[in-house]
Amino acid sequence: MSRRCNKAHVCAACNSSAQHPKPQESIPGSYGAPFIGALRDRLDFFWFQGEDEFFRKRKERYGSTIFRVNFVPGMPGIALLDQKSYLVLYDPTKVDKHDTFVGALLPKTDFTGGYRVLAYLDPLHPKHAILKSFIMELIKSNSSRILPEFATAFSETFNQMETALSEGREANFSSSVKMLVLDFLLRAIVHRDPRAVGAAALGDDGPSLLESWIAVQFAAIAQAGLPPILEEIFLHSFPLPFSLIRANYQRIYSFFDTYAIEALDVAKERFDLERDEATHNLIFAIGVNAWLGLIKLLPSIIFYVGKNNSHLHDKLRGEIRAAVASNGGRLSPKAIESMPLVRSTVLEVLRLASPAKYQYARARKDLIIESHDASFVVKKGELLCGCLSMASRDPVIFENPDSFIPERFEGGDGEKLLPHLLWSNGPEHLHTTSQNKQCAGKDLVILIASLLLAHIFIRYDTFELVDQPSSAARKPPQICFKTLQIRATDPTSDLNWAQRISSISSSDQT
Ligand code: HEM
Ligand SMILES: CCCCC[C@@H](/C=C/C=C\CCCCCCCC(=O)O)OO
Repeated sequence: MSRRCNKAHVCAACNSSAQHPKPQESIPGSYGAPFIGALRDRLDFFWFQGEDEFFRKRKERYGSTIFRVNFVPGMPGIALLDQKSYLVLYDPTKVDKHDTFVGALLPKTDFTGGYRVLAYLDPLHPKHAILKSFIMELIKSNSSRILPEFATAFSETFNQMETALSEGREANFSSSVKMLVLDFLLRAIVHRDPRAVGAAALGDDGPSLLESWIAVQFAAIAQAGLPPILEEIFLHSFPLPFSLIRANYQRIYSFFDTYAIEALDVAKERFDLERDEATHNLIFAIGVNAWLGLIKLLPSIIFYVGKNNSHLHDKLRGEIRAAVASNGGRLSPKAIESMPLVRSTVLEVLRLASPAKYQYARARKDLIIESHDASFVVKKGELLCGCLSMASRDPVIFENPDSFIPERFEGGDGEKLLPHLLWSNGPEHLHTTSQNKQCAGKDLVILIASLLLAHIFIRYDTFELVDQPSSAARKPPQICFKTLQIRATDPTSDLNWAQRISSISSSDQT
């Protein structure tokens, strides 16, 4: 339930039609002295304060959710931390998305075959609609493969997790998810298993090839977990050359060029895209847009559900197994649609832990932007920088904004909050089109995250996670399973799971 504002202004959140406040003289905050200011902010962001404190401290200091600050690696921008001002980023008449995928950072097109790929194009660019429609078509035309290919990749991964636990080894989902997601995406969309024997096979190297290509391409904003001085000098100070990973990218390229036959035929026949440009766009869409987002989201799903175990596990297990049982014992699309708590849990994790934490755009003309209690003039060309984790915790919109409430998006009150869920670069209740910049995989992401939870609670009664060591503050947290409790008995199935497991182990003795 969004709480009513009590300030005199026009507010998208509470729809009051009071008078717009007069624009204030200037936006608070500053960029500091040339070079020094940007270096200071970068060191605060990466080392002295960390991302969250970096923005919270400045919000308090300026008494405003809109202020000027240098964004990493060193670009002066206007931070937007509230749900009202954030919406300007989605208005193509007000903002220009050209080359703002990662703010003012613009990796050389060497990393993408000499092309500026879809994610960097403004919707007014002649190629945007064609390339977006191509990716959306690939997702749609492969919809029948999503459930079976995810089921296969899931069971391969969790067989490994169970084996690791039985042998007393670490069951690290944060690392095994990288192969799970890549296997799933390549089998479902490229129609080729990366490990299938062939001249251009990736074998087990897919995740590391992608990681090296991404880390060098986005080094300026990456947090590799190196000692601060090394990270600052070698990663954040100057762009790393494509030549460092040319060979790796060539292997990725030849895999797609050799095996993505149907996908590239669609590019040519349906969208008249030249093969080379289609291939580089397909690699970026699968490798950065899809894979990088999902390998961050899926461990977050496990983390939030895992740390809130028993009661939530019982409710999820009950909902999932009832939905499967009432759909002939199959995890069908219809079964997925009758799991409201699963969907709400996924949306709540996307609110609290969206993998894409910043959305950028430039003012297309002089603008007035408004927060819940102030308005400011922005000059044409200025960089607007949405801080999604702050806007997703806007206390004007969300009750207990910092709390994980899996039921938050359930029922009528939950539906009312969908316009305020912004993880996909657009409000959740709107749809991706070839004319906007909303995520092409928006619906696919929610389906995949829902499938992860469904398969977990079909196969297991519950699970526990290894506690996070506080020391690893700077590196991304490693989500590891402590226990995976295999489903004990299943009165509805013709086979008692415990009997099945004991029969397998007794046959081992013979
Ligand atoms: C959890 C995973 C994901 C998250 C958090 C995510 C989020 C986003 C965001 C925030 C944008 C806009 C970036 C910008 O322009 O500022 C975006 C764009 C895009 N996403 Fe995703 N995404 C995810 C998964 C996927 C998947 C599975 C696909 C499927 C191929 C996909 C395809 C795309 C494409 C093609 C674009 C560019 C759209 C355009 O430029 O109009 N994403 N995504
Ligand atoms: C990082 C989450 C990726 C989500 C994919 C999504 C949109 C992404 C928008 C901007 C992120 C650009 C990539 C940053 C890489 C950071 C390097 C690292 O930290 O290793 O496109 O769908």
